[in-house]
Amino acid sequence: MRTRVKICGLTRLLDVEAAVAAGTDAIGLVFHPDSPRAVSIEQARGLCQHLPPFVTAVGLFVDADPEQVRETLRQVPLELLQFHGEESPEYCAAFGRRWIKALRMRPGIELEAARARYGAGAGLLLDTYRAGVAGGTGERFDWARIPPPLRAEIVLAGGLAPDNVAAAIAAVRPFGVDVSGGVEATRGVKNHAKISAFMTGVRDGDRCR
Ligand SMILES: O=C(O)c1ccccc1NCC(=O)[C@H](O)[C@H](O)COP(=O)(O)O
Repeated sequence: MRTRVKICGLTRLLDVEAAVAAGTDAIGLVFHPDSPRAVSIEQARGLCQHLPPFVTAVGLFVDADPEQVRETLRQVPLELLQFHGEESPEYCAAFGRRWIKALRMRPGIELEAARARYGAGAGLLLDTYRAGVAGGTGERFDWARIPPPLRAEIVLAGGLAPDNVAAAIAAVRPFGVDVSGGVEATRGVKNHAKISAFMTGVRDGDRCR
C-alpha cells in the first residue's frame, strides 16, 4: 500500500497547485482563527475551486461554534472535516460529512480507548502535544508510543519534514502522513521545493513498507 499524503495549512492558490502537482492526496485548510495559517471562507472557496478529482479538500476546525462549521460547509466544498480540539464524537458526527479526529499525544493518552470512542469517524490523526498550542507545532512525538495494532490505520502528523518522513513511514507504516511546517518557507507560505522533497521522501519510505 502507498502512504497517503495531506499537506495542511495551505493559504495560497499557487501552493495548492504545487501540492497537487507534486501528488498530494489531500489539502488541509485551517479555519481556526488563532492559527497563523487560518483562511477565510472566501479564501477557502478560491483554493478549492480548481481542485482536480481525487484530491480531497479537508477543513480543519478547533472547538468551533457548530454554526461556524455549518456556514463554512454551505460555502466551501469540503469533503472531509478534521476536528483538532476537544470535540466529542457526537459533535464530530453532527454535520453530515465524513470526519477524522485529531488527537494530540498528551502524556497518558489512551489511544485504544480513543479509537473506540471515535469509531464512527473515518480515522484518527495523531499529532504532537504542546500545552497551549492546538496544532501545527512543527515538533514530532515519540512514534514508539503508537500501539502497533493502530499503526496501519492512523494519519501520522507532527514535525514531519523532507528529511524524516521516509524514516517515519518505515518505522510506523501509517495509512497516511500530514505535514505543515516541514514544507513551509514561513507560516502559511509553502516552499515548493520542500513539497517536492517531501513527496520524494514519502516514495522512499514506501519502498521500505
Ligand atoms: O496548522 C496550524 O496552524 C494548526 C492550528 C491549530 C490546529 C491545528 C493546526 N494544524 C493541524 C495540522 O493538521 C498540522 O498539519 C499538524 O498539526 C502538523 O503540523 P506540523 O507539525 O507543522 O507539520
